[in-house]
Amino acid sequence: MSVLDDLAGGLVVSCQPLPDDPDDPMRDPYVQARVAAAVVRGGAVAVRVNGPDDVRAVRRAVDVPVIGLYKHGTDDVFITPTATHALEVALAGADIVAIDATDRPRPDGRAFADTVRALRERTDALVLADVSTAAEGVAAVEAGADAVATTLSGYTPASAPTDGPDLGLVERLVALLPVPVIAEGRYRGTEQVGQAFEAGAHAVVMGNAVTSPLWITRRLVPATPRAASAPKQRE
Ligand SMILES: CC(=O)N[C@H](C=O)[C@@H](O)[C@H](O)[C@H](O)COP(=O)(O)O
Repeated sequence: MSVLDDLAGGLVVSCQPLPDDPDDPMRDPYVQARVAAAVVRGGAVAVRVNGPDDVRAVRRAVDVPVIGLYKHGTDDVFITPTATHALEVALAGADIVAIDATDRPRPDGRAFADTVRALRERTDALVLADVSTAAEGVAAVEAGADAVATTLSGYTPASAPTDGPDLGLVERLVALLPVPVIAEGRYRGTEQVGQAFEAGAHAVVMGNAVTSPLWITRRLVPATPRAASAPKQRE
C-alpha cells in the first residue's frame, strides 16, 4: 500500500500563499496549517505545501499525506530545484516531495535523476514529478518518479499557456505512463475536476481557487467600482 493509494479519486488541496505577493497575509506556517486542517475536514485527501516551515506546521495539523515542495525564486526551475531543497521538505515531514522535472537546466547543474537518487538515499519519501509536457513525464518516470503532475503546463517555454487546466496533457500522460498522473494547474471548479477524472487522473489538485482569499477576492472585485448610491433621506 503506497501513500499514493490514499490520493486515488480524491481532491488534493494546495495550501500556499500567493507566490507573486510577498505581503500575502496568508504567508505564515500557522495560518497554512489551519487552512490545511480545514480543507482536510472538508474532504481533501492530501495537501500540497511549500517550504519546510509550512510542511512542519501542516504535518502536525493533519493526518493525510503531505506533498511537500520548496520554491526558490519564481523563474526557470524554482519548484524544489536541488537535492538540498528536496531533503529539507522530506525531513520536515513530507510523505511525497514534488520536484520540477521539466527539461530545463537546474541551478545546481545536476539532473532530475540525481535529485531523485539523493532523496532516496536519505528518506523514504515518494517523488512527484512536476512537468509541462508528455515527454518530460516519460523522462521523469525513467528517472524514478513515483507519480507525475501536470503542474507546470503553461508555465514553461515548452508548453503553451491555456486559460483553463491542460486536460489534454492529463490524457496524454495517462496513455503513456505506468504511474499515477495527478491533474494540477488552474483547476477552478467541480466541472473541471470531473473532466480530469474522465481523462484518467489519479487525483486532482486545486490551489488558489480554494485557499487564497487574496487571489479569489482580486477576481471578484469589480473592475470599475460602482458609484455608491446616494443615501436615502431618512424620514
Ligand atoms: C505554477 C506553480 O508555481 N504552481 C504551484 C505549485 O505548487 C502552486 O503555486 C499552485 O498553486 C498549485 O500548482 C495549484 O495550482 P492552482 O493554484 O492553479 O490550482
